[in-house]
Amino acid sequence: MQVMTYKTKGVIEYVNIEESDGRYLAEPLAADHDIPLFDRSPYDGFAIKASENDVSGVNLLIVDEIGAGEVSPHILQEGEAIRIMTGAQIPNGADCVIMLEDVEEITSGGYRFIKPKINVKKGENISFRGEELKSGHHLVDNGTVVTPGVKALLATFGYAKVPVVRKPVVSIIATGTELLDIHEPIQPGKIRNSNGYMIESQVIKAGAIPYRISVSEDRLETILEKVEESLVSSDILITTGGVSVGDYDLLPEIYEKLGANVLFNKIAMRPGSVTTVAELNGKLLFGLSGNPSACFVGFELFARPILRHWLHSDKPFLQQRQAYLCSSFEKPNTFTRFIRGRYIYDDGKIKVSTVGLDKSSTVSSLAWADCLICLPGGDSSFKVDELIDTIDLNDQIGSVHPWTEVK
Ligand SMILES: Nc1nc2c(c(=O)[nH]1)N[C@H]1C(S)=C(S)[C@@H](COP(=O)(O)OP(=O)(O)OC[C@H]3O[C@@H](n4cnc5c(N)ncnc54)[C@H](O)[C@@H]3O)O[C@H]1N2
Ligand code: MOO
Ligand SMILES: [Mg+2]
Repeated sequence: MQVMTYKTKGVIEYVNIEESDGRYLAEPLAADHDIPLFDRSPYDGFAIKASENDVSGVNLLIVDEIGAGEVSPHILQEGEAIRIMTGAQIPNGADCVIMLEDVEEITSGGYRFIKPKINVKKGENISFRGEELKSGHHLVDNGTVVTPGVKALLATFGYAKVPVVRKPVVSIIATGTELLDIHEPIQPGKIRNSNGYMIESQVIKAGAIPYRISVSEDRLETILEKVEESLVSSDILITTGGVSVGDYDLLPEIYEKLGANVLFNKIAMRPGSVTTVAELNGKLLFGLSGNPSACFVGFELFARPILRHWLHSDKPFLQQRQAYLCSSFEKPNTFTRFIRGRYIYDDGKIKVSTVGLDKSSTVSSLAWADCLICLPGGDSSFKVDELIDTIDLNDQIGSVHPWTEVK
């Protein structure tokens, strides 16, 4: 994919573990010690030495007692027992644990004994050193997002400071004289700027930082000024609107004035046929459509993979999965279509149905969609129950395959 030629990887920074949630690891993690670190008891009970003969019914003298975190100095001999709690280190000499429920406790002659009700074998009821992980074991790759489970590993291996990727800062400029600020009342011929907030949300979901949503009227000098300022203060620039062929579509002229290298300004897909991507001094400028659905699709297909690569993901693309169509599409279109859809899990089958009005200008379908139904351009029609490719919009695992590889 042409845009991916300009991908860059973000640099490392260290954050306190408390602030690491949702961040992307800049280094792979490996175990620097065994887990468990010592043989320990998985139960509350008694550590004993297994005998050739049955221990069941034999009195064993209680010589010590230890809770988790304590270590017994005693070297346990046959005929003895040490009361032990879950998580405590198995005492020297002991080779198995019998659960509290499986013994009778007896006091006799001022001494305390246990009388096992069952037999236990050597090694029984012990969590052995390294049984879960050996020192040096690879845990997770760089580019892995810090989830509660990953955070538990970070804590286990003492990462008070976590090496994460510095998030890319993304400037967002919404262009359009018709755009109202969110606080403004509706006025004739005007609309509220929904794309700015939508892109902000997409940027956050992708793991990046939205720098600022600014709005500009369709005036060359105003947009140019904002674009130039954004190029200084951010890593990536996303604009919405003004990329088509109308009198007030000024982005093409802006790229020219900046001397930017336009990678493409048209793509055979719908929505989003006007999606434009340019590059200036290694920074990418995404010129997304003003039409909400087209803007959304342009971001997911082109901007998101760049952000994910920055965050060290080796699977920067959204995963595709096949699903059975719930409705037919008779009209062929020369462009590849990305229809907003929703998965339905039905009797072990993944089906997909369309949501909302299938137009570039729709905004409501975006709130209801959890996938994009991919209908390749060409002559073929698509029938109900046909297996087709979809792009999962909520995927966090990622894929190595861009949508262009959709069959
Ligand atoms: N003669 C032609 N006209 C158009 C073509 C074409 O090929 N020839 N392409 C059409 C296609 S396809 C699309 S998509 C749009 C793309 O338009 P722009 O990217 O230039 O965007 P605008 O003209 O600025 O706005 C389009 C539409 O979107 C609304 N909009 C704009 N910004 C926002 C925002 N921040 N939040 C919500 N909605 C926004 C705007 O009011 C317009 O209705 O061009 C077609 N025309
Ligand atoms: O550029 Mo568009 O194809 O209607 O979204
Ligand atoms: Mg336009």
